[in-house]
Amino acid sequence: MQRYYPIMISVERSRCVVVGGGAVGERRTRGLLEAGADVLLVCPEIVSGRLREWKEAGAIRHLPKPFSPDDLAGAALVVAATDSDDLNGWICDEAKRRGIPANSASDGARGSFIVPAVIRRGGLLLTVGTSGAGPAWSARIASELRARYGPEYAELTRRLGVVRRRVLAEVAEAPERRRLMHAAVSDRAVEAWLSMPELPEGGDAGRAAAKLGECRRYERRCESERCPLALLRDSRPGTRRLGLAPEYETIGNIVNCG
Ligand SMILES: C[C@@]1(CC(=O)O)c2cc3[nH]c(cc4nc(cc5[nH]c(cc(n2)[C@H]1CCC(=O)O)[C@@](C)(CC(=O)O)[C@@H]5CCC(=O)O)C(CC(=O)O)=C4CCC(=O)O)c(CCC(=O)O)c3CC(=O)O
Ligand SMILES: NC(=O)C1=CN([C@@H]2O[C@H](COP(=O)(O)OP(=O)(O)OC[C@H]3O[C@@H](n4cnc5c(N)ncnc54)[C@H](O)[C@@H]3O)[C@@H](O)[C@H]2O)C=CC1
Repeated sequence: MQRYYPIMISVERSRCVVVGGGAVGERRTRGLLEAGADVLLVCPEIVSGRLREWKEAGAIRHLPKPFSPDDLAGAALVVAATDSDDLNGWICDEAKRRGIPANSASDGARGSFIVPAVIRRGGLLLTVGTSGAGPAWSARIASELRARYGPEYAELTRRLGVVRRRVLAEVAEAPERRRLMHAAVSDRAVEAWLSMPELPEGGDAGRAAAKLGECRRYERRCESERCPLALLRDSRPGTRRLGLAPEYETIGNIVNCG
């Protein structure tokens, strides 16, 4: 069995060529659109109704003709999803010769990458692959993950990103940041992030000036809405610092808020 190395590739605003307009071409196009790609569909006939809708809505562009290697100009990535195994293989060879990553829907090993089953929850991406052994097995395991990690994980992931940006900006020592971020994903903290109202974004630009105000906001939130991020009293009189509230984990010396 082929061995693979998983990566998450950015295709935002990049030209991605999908060859073949059937059910598989539709699935690949959907995934690419979700990642912000500029999709060029190449096929004499669009079979999928959804692909026709996307074309009519201007979400994708379509070249209504058989594939030719010229279609790869400027492509960041290509998917070969025609109903001909040989043609898909040739498309992959032509792409690889030009240094363009290629996927064959009919023979994974002919391309340079295969496509996993994906659960997208905002920034959280869960992906499942079997190295080609059994895509239906990937799909089944993905459906179990879909039930376990519901839509709320999108917002939760965004909030943890906000917390992490603040911690990166405001906590000087790496071991302390690491400890804090592990505490911030404990069961209890996760439950609290989910049940909280909006978490304010902390900016590092102008942070020094805004720090006092932001910290005051947190203090209010912590008291009334049980945000795990808390202002902790410092041993020095009149000083406070940002950390996780004691019931989550007390972390000292994180930031002085004056
Ligand atoms: C190698 C790979 C290459 C690639 O496409 O990148 C590949 C190849 C092939 N698939 C085939 C068939 C099916 N593929 C699916 C479904 C999915 N296939 C996907 C990926 C991959 N498929 C790559 C391996 C990834 C891995 O290891 O998991 C998923 C995960 C992602 C996606 O496509 O978006 C998506 C599930 C997404 C979801 O539901 O969440 C189903 C299920 C169904 O249709 O109900 C069937 C029918 C059942 C069956 O055959 O198992 C055939 C035979 C075609 C024929 O019979 O002619 C080939 C060719 C071959 O294996 O030779
Ligand atoms: N990877 C996967 O998950 C799966 C892969 N497959 C494989 O994917 C292939 C495609 O499946 P479907 O989407 O159902 O196919 P389909 O038969 O619905 O569509 C084929 C498309 O290829 C286009 N096409 C044919 N010759 C072309 C050419 N010379 N240039 C450009 N486009 C051309 C057709 O116009 C059509 O739009 C299947 O043959 C099968 O081998 C099938 C199921 C799942």
